[in-house]
Amino acid sequence: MITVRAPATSANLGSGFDVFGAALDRPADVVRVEKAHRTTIDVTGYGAEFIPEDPDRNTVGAVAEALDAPAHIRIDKGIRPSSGLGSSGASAAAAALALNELYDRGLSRRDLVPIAGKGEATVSGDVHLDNVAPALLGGFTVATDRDVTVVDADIPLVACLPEIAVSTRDARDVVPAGATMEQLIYTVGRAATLTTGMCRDDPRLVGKGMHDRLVTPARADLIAGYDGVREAALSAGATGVTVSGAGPGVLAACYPEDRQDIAAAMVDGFEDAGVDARAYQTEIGRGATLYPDE
Ligand SMILES: Nc1ncnc2c1ncn2[C@@H]1O[C@H](COP(=O)(O)OP(=O)(O)O)[C@@H](O)[C@H]1O
Ligand SMILES: N[C@@H](CCOP(=O)(O)O)C(=O)O
Repeated sequence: MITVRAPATSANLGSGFDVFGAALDRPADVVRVEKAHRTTIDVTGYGAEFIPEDPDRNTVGAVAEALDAPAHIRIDKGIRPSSGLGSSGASAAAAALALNELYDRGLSRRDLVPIAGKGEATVSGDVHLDNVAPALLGGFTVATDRDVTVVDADIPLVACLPEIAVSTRDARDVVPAGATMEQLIYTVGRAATLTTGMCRDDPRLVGKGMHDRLVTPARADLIAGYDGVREAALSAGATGVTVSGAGPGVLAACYPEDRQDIAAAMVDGFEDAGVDARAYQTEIGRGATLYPDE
């Protein structure tokens, strides 16, 4: 049996829609695989009741098919589905790494990114690699149509998850179809600022670069209490706040000494809007971990 732990990820980081992603130190999914004649899936853990075990509808099914690697796949969810924390992508990334090892396919982690992306596409409607790339490779990732660049950044983060669900497929429908030149210039400036901050391990620049006037405002409307939570996090010291992935998770960048206060302020902010929430005090972390022959 092969076991893989794949981390939660936060995609977009405001200014990098469908391109930027970051591996979070926690939470994570754990996937175990054993060879079988046909693929079967068992799901347990956080939000398991909302996740199909049919291989055609679970992100790991498409991965097993792409690798021609039928298996009994057990998924222990540490990442709630429809969270904006890359829950569906984490399972797909973990399955890709585990099945590659189980069947000795010899593919690199980079080779596995588009294969895990096929799993993501089954639930979100189209391929976006900004969750599976950091889940496999770790760090801050820039995923383009050509390749993936990785920066092993050291940035403290808070990911706050409210008890509401937003499906990535639905949240992609509210993304504006086009942008003005002014919006384009603004976004490029912020994205470059964020990337510079990641390369310098500078939470101030990362936070500044998380601001976005295009995709995030449309999605914020789907998250009850978002504006209050954002203000509360900034008042508690966050250097930047944005929607995590497609939401409803909210991501804050910060200095380490402010992380605890920001986490409490974000949970209180959701509570003020009548929404229960939990906050993960985390940081940019490593990619999926393989535990062979357990
Ligand atoms: N292995 C899986 N883990 C999580 N969600 C899955 C999985 N397989 C299929 N899904 C479905 O994908 C959807 C959640 O994915 P998505 O909307 O992209 O949110 P998230 O941000 O949590 O990845 C839910 O409808 C869920 O049932
Ligand atoms: N770029 C995608 C990322 C979706 O992330 P998720 O964690 O919500 O699945 C998008 O913004 O649609």
